Amino acid sequence: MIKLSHISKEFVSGKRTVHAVQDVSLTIDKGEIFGMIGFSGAGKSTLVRCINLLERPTSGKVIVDGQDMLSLSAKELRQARKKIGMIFQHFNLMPSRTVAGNVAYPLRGSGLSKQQIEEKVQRLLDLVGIGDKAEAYPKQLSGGQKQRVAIARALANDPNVLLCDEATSALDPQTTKAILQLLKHLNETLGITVVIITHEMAVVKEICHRVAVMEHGKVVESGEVFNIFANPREDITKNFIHTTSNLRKIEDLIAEDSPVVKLNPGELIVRLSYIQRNVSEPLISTVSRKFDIVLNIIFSDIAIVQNAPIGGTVAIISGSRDQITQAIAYLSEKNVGVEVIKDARVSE
Ligand SMILES: Nc1ncnc2c1ncn2[C@@H]1O[C@H](COP(=O)(O)OP(=O)(O)OP(=O)(O)O)[C@@H](O)[C@H]1O
Repeated sequence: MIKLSHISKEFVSGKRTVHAVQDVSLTIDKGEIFGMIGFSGAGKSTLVRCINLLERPTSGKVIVDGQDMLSLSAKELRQARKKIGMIFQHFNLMPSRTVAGNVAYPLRGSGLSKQQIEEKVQRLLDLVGIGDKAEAYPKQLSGGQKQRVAIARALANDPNVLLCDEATSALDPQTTKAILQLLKHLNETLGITVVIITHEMAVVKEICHRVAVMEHGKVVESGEVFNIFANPREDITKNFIHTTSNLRKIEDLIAEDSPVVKLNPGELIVRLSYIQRNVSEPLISTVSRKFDIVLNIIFSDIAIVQNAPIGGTVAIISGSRDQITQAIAYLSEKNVGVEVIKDARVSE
């Protein structure tokens, strides 16, 4: 669907050259939700803008829907861009036009009659959940509603691709969730390919199928979201993942000598992480029964990513030394990551 090959983009300002994107190759499949994550300045926006040639790459090849974008004439490019919708962090609505006027704007010159445009605009507004706002002006809307207008506008020409540049970064967490659910719904019902730029791993976790992690203009890691969460390779990826999980808080609690992590002799604290898709057994209750040990959960953080549980549990284990050893071996066998965080067995 989208194939970027050896894309580089340099910006020259005065004597300085910024290598915003450096030799990036990646393929985004038809109908998937693809995330691009990285810190500010990593080159995400520049790379995504190379897809619709809002930025022309300095070198490389861009294929969208089988078309070599860089070989198109100006007219052909205008046509191709109609099939690539885009939304932005600050919505970019026209303040002097009504909601309906904003959504109708890309349909001028489309050959549709005034009535057909009106009907289409209303259908789009209904689709994004603001069917009653057609006559409102952008300033009368909340951030979430404005982004819905922007999405409706981006869908006006029935695009195959929707590029989302930090589309939820200006929204509160609840509104972010609602907009992400809307994007997911559009992906599922219209089959539209969605590319999401974000600096929040929570966004990736919520709706993306695959993700590419960018740093200094390069893609340093990419893959299925579940696999990236389960086995991140790069430090930057690990850092992004830790921001979405509270399982690291245990180290802070230990450093603070919190009463929650006080152990009796023979006990230990473990962090259990789900690192494979097939963890469906009720493992905690199984091990506690099978090995006659007690697992006292301090906290848990389990999310469903791509229909499989990911995350883990931090727990205090008590029981006989042998049983604990066997229980840990059993969990490892079942592909649960086991890290011993604090161990009071040595004093036995
Ligand atoms: N038009 C431009 N002229 C000069 N430099 C630019 C231009 N656009 C981007 N850059 C530079 O390219 C680099 C990558 O920027 P880009 O906006 O792609 O990063 P990003 O990962 O999307 O960051 P952010 O999330 O802050 O938008 C940065 O160093 C930026 O300053």
